[in-house]
Amino acid sequence: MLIIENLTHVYGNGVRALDEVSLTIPRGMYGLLGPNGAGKSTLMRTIATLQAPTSGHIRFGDIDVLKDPEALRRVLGYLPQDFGVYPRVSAYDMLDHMAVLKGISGRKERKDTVESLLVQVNLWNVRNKAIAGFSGGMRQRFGIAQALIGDPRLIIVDEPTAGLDPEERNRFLNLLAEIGENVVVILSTHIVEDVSDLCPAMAIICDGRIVREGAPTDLIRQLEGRIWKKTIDKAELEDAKKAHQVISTRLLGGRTVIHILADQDPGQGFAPVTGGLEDVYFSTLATTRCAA
Ligand SMILES: Nc1ncnc2c1ncn2[C@@H]1O[C@H](COP(=O)(O)OP(=O)(O)OP(=O)(O)O)[C@@H](O)[C@H]1O
Repeated sequence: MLIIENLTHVYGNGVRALDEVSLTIPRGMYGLLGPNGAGKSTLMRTIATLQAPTSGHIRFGDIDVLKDPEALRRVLGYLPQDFGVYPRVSAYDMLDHMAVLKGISGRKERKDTVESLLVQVNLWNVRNKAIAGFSGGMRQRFGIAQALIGDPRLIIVDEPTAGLDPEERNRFLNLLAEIGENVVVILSTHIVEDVSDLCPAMAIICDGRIVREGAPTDLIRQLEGRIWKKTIDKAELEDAKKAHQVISTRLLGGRTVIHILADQDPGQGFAPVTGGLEDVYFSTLATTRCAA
């Protein structure tokens, strides 16, 4: 279990990227959902011991993460938002090199580790090709392979599906779900479906604060009877926004479908809808101070 208490991070320029964040993250897949600039990467990098917070505490099992970052690194697998450079070396050689860095010094053990990871992430057939030539999805699967070296007990993946096509996204998420059964996996994302498809527990972060937390099914249930839908012309949108708490708008066949949050039937042609996690997310952003 990962326990985060009152974590605050203020950057040198005065931006308060994390503001008293407290979270208890159990084993399994945990979704951290938030718009751009919410503080997700700052939180992920802080947990991964890549930057020290201004204040707060993080514990993982019996490890005091901020006091003993080395201990955390030994059990951590981290897939950053952006690797930056993609080398011209082969996937096999790169993984082998990273396994050395992770301390797997025995030749036989390393060979077994690297080979089984390449099979697990479905890159065995391209193991001798340069990573520089990989597609986005292949790079992300390589990223997961390197994060899994040494059987980590805490895995952090930062916005892993951005830019993947639907097939690669599915393949990647299925892989994560398989891994996520026995360890703590934190999936940071601004894509609602990534969380609704996979995570039994989640939090929404905005402006550096946790603004909602729980199981997606419970959060959806809390909205029961409060989400209403209507199809309007685009020209009517401004008036609708003035009259109602519009939480989402979507174009459909040239018209605009709006969802609003209302405790009672708003009439005017609105129909009740069964909310989804997207409604939870957008209503949370709309009713807290943060702007998506
Ligand atoms: N090194 C930095 N120096 C100053 N401000 C920073 C730095 N890194 C991030 N920030 C600011 O901190 C806030 C949180 O950024 P962060 O990257 O953690 O958000 P995020 O939720 O990961 O966003 P995105 O989805 O766009 O990656 C933003 O206002 C950002 O501009």
